[in-house]
Amino acid sequence: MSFTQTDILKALGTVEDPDLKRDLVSLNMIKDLVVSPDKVGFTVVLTTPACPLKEKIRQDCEEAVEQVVGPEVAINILMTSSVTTQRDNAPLLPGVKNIVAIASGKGGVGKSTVTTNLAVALAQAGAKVGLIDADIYGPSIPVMFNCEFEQPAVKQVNGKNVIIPIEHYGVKLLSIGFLTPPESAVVWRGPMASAALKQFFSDTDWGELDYLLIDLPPGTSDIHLTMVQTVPVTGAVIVTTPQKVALADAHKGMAMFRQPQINVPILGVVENMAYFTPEELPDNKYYIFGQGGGQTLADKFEVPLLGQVPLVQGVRESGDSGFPVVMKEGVTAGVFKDLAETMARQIAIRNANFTQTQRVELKV
Ligand SMILES: Nc1ncnc2c1ncn2[C@@H]1O[C@H](COP(=O)(O)OP(=O)(O)OP(=O)(O)O)[C@@H](O)[C@H]1O
Repeated sequence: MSFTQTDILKALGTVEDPDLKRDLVSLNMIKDLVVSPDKVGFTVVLTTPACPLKEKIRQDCEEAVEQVVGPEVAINILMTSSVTTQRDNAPLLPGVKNIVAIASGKGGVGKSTVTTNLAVALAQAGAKVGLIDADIYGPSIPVMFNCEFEQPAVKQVNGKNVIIPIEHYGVKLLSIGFLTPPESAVVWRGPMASAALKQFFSDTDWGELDYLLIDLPPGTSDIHLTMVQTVPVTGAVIVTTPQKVALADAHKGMAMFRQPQINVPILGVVENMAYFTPEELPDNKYYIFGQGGGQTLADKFEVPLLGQVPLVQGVRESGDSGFPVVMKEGVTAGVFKDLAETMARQIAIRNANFTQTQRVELKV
């Protein structure tokens, strides 16, 4: 059977990215196509290393090509990834492909826990990840990453001081907590915290990143405004528990991101503490904070429910010991890995379908 590069591309043009609902050829995901009489080889460039559909896409490609070349010809497919972005030519942080705000309405719903485990899960999948802990009221990221007594280094670049983030578990980190001694109860005023956050964006050597996650303070604050005025944000993830009070506050937080003058796309809702599970009986689920609230909230804003994280003793213990639960074997680690994949997919969908978020201009 004879075939050409054009035949192979035509075959691959029938394979769809299930999320982006377009074929791999027009999405420019096929690279390095080599065709010889007994061999076909090419690379599929996925939109994220945390792609749960990797195996399905590979199989679909193989089947489509085999229909053209027959079973005797060897098909070599290399699966790689290049995270997509809408931040090309951004004046600030041009090396950062996606900036993702992690927000909640109410405090204590597990926003920092979710951010920590998402960041580590993305790094484990092979992504380049950064994390800014902007939670002035309780910067808990240094504890959760077991680096509360470390200080970021500063270097001089062209006569200017540049902060070097701390790196733990494959994640580059900066926290407002690094600026205050752990034991001292420093009360940060809004303007001080806003100035610190601006420095984290403008005077920090983040290098190349696929995802920069920002752990925001609960509710709506000056910090939120500083963020959207300083950098265009790719999207926001809202963390809530299923309790009525938490959902009501999450609703307000989501409405803020949707305000025309803010206009940050909401990537989805994470329902944390969705149900209690005793570690020794993982199939038993007790909906102690109520059931279905996260889904209802997501439906109301027509965004996906990205995942449900159980209330498990190990999550709290891992947070306190500075060894994120996603790094351990087990059901809960799997939940966070799935969550990271789902979020990465939503970012890819957002980048394929929407234009760049605009930085918010302050109107005076
Ligand atoms: N799924 C869970 N299972 C068990 N414990 C959890 C879970 N999620 C969070 N926790 C625990 O709940 C407490 C609050 O979590 P966390 O600090 O992440 O919340 P937060 O929303 O970031 O709080 P803040 O109001 O400080 O922003 C922590 O002790 C954490 O370990």
